[in-house]
Amino acid sequence: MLEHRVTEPPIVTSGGQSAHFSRRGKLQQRSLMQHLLKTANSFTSTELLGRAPGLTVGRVLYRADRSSSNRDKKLIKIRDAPRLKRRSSAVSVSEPGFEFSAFAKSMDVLNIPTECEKSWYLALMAPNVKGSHYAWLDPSRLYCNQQAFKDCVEDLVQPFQNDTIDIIAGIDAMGFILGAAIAHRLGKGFLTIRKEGHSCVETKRKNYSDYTGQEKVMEMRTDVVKKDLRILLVDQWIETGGTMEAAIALIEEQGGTIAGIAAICIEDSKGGKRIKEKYKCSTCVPDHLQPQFNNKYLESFKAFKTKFPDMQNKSE
Ligand SMILES: O=P(O)(O)OC[C@H]1O[C@H](OP(=O)(O)OP(=O)(O)O)[C@H](O)[C@@H]1O
Ligand SMILES: Nc1ncnc2[nH]cnc12
Repeated sequence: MLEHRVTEPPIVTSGGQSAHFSRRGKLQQRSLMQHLLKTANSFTSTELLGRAPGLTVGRVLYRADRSSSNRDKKLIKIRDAPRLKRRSSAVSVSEPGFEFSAFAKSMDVLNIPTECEKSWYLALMAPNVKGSHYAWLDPSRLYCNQQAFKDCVEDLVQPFQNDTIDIIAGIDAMGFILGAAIAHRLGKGFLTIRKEGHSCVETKRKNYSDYTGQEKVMEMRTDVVKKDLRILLVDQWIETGGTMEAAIALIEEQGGTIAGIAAICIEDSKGGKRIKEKYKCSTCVPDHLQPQFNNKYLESFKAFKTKFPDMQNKSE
C-alpha cells in the first residue's frame, strides 16, 4: 500500500535554468540533477508540468526536512531535462538535512503520487477541446483516480464536518457524482435535483439559464424538503451561477435551509460572487489557482498532447 501524503502548498519559484538549491548550502542544481537521475530506480510517483518544443518542465519539491515551515519548501521547475521526461515515476533523494521529490509524469490519470500538495488532483483535469457547447473544463477525469476522488471529496466535506446537515442535494448530472459521494461520506441521504422530464412524481419546476445562455428547466420532488430541513447543495461547478441559484430557489421556496454549497470550483462571476457572499461554500480551488480557473485555462493543460493546436497554444 502506498503512503499518500498531502502537504501544504509549497512556494513556487520562477522556473528556468537558474533554479538551484544552494540556498541551504550543499547541492547545486547540476549535481542535484545528476543525483536525482542516478538514484531514480526507487521512485514511486511523477509530475510533469508542461512540454513545449525542445522543452520539458518538471517539478522538484524541495523540503529542508519534514518539520520545516512553508518558508523552507520550494517548488522548482527544471527545464531541458529530457531524461526526466522519459521516467515514468517520481524520484526521491535524501541528503542529510534535505528531502527531494522530482516528478516527471503526473498526467497519467491513474497515478497516485506518494507526496503532493493540497488540491494536487486538479492537475488531472482535462481541457475542453470541443467548444462552447460543452462545459469548459472536464473535472470528470479526476474522478477516475481513486485517491484524487477521495481527496477531492474530503476537501469539499471538511468545512462542514461539524455542521448540522440533514440531507445532501445534488444537481443533475455531474453534481450527482460528488453529491452522492459526499452523502455517503457524511452518512446522509441524497436528494436529486433533475433536469426537466425525468421525474415521474410530483415536482416543483424552475426556469433558469446557464453558461450556454439557453433557457432550461430543473425539477425537484415535493415530498422531501420541509421547513428548516438543512441541506448541503452540491454541484460539480458554478460558472454563471444560474444553475445553482435555481436549485437554491427550489429549496428555499419549499422552506428548506441551505446549510452550505459545495462545488469543485465557484468562478468569480457575478453569480458566483453572490453565492459566495450569501452562503457558506466549499471549493477545491486554492486562491492562487482561482484566476486560472476563472480564465478556464490551467497551466497544467500544457502537459496535454492534443490534436487541437489552438488549445495547445492558448496561453502562450
Ligand atoms: O453556473 P452555470 O453557468 O449555471 O453552470 C454550471 C452548471 O454547468 C454544468 O452542468 P451542465 O448542465 O453543463 O452539464 P452536466 O449535465 O454534465 O452536469 C455544471 O455541472 C453545473 O451544473
Ligand atoms: N465543468 C465546467 N468547467 C468549466 N466551466 C464550467 N461551467 C459549467 N461547467 C463547467
